[in-house]
Amino acid sequence: MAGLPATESAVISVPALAARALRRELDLTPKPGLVDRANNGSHQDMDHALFLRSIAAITPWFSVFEQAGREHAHKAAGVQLRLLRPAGIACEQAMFAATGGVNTHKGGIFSLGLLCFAAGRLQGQRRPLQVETLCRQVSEICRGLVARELAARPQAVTAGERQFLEYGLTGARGEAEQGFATVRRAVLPYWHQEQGERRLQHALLRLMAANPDSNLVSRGGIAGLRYVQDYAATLLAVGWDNDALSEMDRALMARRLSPGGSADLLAVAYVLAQLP
Ligand SMILES: CC(C)(COP(=O)(O)OP(=O)(O)OC[C@H]1O[C@@H](n2cnc3c(N)ncnc32)[C@H](O[C@H]2O[C@H](COP(=O)(O)OP(=O)(O)OP(=O)(O)O)[C@@H](O)[C@H]2O)[C@@H]1O)[C@@H](O)C(=O)NCCC(=O)NCCS
Ligand SMILES: Nc1ncnc2[nH]cnc12
Repeated sequence: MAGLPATESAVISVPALAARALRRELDLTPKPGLVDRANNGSHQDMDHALFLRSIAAITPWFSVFEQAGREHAHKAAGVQLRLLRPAGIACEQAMFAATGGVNTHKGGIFSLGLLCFAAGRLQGQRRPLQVETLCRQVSEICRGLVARELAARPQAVTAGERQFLEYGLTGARGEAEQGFATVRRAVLPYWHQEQGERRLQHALLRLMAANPDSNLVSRGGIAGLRYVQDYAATLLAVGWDNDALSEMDRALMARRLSPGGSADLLAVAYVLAQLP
């Protein structure tokens, strides 16, 4: 912080920011197609209380990921994901235990977990914590991930794997391997255009307009993805308010469309926006 001696400057905790980001994303209302304080969006198996339990189960793991990044900071970037994955899978299991097997934050764990791990790696290397250095770190840790896990896999198991085979979409893996390029290009430059809740709603609209969200494709095909992208782009062009967002919420619920991937990237954007 400006003016404070280095020893007293606020130490930014990415794990704390990640936990706060999940809660801010959940509570943002109205939020088209997604669980919020008003309704469950396009979900039959999720509600606000379930997401709170999921966040409580996941939060302790963010510090574990950061600590792992510090511990392995001097090993090559290419081995980091193998070192991180067991903890990531254990965190997913904690989420499933808390939600009775419902997938609330699998993508959020992956994306925010990588940010926490990368922050620990920067600490271990005594390098500054900045948007640029952190996202480059994530990209280096995930280098080759799409080729190894999507292009090299003949049969598909998950939504993300199916969509790569069908449409070449790379989902959460591709976004991480590109150092959260969608967030850095489509959201962060516009972060301060709005204030308060509108800031996060604006960011979510920009993400829905730009992000090839694998959730939308798995629920509504490419047509479903295009519908949401075009709808969000139109609101950004003509202007929007809470009534317009509530109308979009009804439209997505009627089509069972849920931009869960964009919800995760909104949490990523919130974390990155707090960094220099
Ligand atoms: C690498 C993994 C993410 C592999 O998972 P998968 O093969 O499934 O990959 P994706 O489909 O690409 O992504 C999985 C989740 O990531 C979110 N997501 C989707 N698109 C994007 C995108 N373009 N950028 C970033 N993130 C994206 C999304 O997660 C959210 O939605 C889920 C809730 O929605 P819902 O529709 O309800 O989901 P389902 O229950 O599946 O459908 P229904 O049955 O309800 O219809 C929720 O997960 C949100 O977070 C995608 O779902 C990763 O899983 C992996 O390998 N994990 C192992 C652990 C690990 O490696 N950790 C390392 C760091 S700790
Ligand atoms: N608020 C939300 N509703 C539905 N899916 C989500 N994935 C992440 N956040 C979500």
